Amino acid sequence: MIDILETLDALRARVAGWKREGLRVALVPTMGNLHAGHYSLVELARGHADRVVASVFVNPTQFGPNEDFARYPRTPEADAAGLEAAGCDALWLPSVETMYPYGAENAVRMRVPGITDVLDGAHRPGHFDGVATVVSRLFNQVQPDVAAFGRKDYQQLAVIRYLVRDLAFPVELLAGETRREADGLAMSSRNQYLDAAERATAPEIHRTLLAMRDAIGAGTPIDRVEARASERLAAAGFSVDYAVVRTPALEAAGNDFDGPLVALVAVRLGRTRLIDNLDIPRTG
Ligand SMILES: Nc1ncnc2c1ncn2[C@@H]1O[C@H](COP(=O)(O)OP(=O)(O)OP(=O)(O)O)[C@@H](O)[C@H]1O
Ligand SMILES: CC(C)(CO)[C@@H](O)C(=O)[O-]
Ligand code: BAL
Repeated sequence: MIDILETLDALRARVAGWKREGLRVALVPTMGNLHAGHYSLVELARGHADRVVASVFVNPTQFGPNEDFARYPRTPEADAAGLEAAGCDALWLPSVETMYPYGAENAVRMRVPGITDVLDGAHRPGHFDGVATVVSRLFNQVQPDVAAFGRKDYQQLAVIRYLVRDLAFPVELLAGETRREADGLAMSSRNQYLDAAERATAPEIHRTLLAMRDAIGAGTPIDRVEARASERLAAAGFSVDYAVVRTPALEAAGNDFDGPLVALVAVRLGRTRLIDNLDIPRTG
C-alpha cells in the first residue's frame, strides 16, 4: 500500500525510519496528473534507491499570472493508484500552506542566473525561479539521496543541475528519457487540453525535431535549420515561441562546432503551450 503523506512531520518520520535502516531514498518531483512518462521516472529511481517518494504539488510560484495554474489538471486519487502500481513507496502531497508557510508571495526565492535568461526562461519570466524555489524545498523536506527528472523539460534539468552544484545539495540527479505516444507526441499532462484537431496536429512537433536532426546531419547551416523548422511549425498552425539548435549547455553554436547538439521547440496551439526536444549526437 502506498503511504500518502500530507504533513511535514509524517514525511520526516517516514524518511528518518528508512535512513535509520541505511536505505537509499529517491525523489520523483511532479505536478501530478501522472502518465507513463512520470511512471518511467519512478522506475528509473527504483533502480538507484531502496525507497521511492513521488511528490505531487502544483507549484503556484512557477506559473505566470496569465498561465494555467487554476485549470492545471489535479487528479490525486488516480495519481496515488498509479504510483502504487508503479512500485512507489510514498506520495508526498503537501498543501500550498505546507510548502509556503508564509504564503507563496512571501516565500524565500531562488534565482538561478544565466541559463534561465534564454528559451523558456525568456518566454516564461520567473518560471525557473519558481521551479528552483520549490525543488530546493522538496530537497530539504524529503532529503533524498537521488532525484529523477525528465529530459523532456531539458532546460529545467539544466537549471536543477546548476542549483544542486551551486548550493551543494547532496542529491544525485537522474535524467529520464522522454516517453512518447505512438505518433511521436511527447507525453505531457497538458496534452489533454488539446481538442481533436489540435491533437492531430501536435505530432508535427516531433516530426519537425526529427527533420532538424536530419538537416544538421546533412550539413545544413544551423540558422537555416532553425528558420525552416519555424516555417514548418507555423504552416502546421502553431504559434512558435522558439525552434532552435543549441549546445547541450543551451548556448548558440557556430556551424563549425562539431560536438553534440540538441534541437528544442516550444509552441502554442490554441490555448496550449507544448515543449519538446531531441538530442543530435555527433561523434565530432
Ligand atoms: N513524456 C515524458 N517522459 C518522461 N518524463 C517526463 C515526461 N513528461 C514529463 N516528464 C517529467 O516528469 C516530471 C514532472 O513533470 P510534470 O508534472 O510537469 O509533467 P508534464 O506531463 O510534463 O506536465 P506539463 O504538461 O505541465 O509539462 C518532470 O521531471 C518532467 O520532465
Ligand atoms: C520539477 C517540478 C515538479 C517542480 O514543480 C515541475 O517543474 C515539473 O513537474 O516538471
Ligand atoms: N513541466 C514543467 C512544469 C511547468 O510547465 O510549469
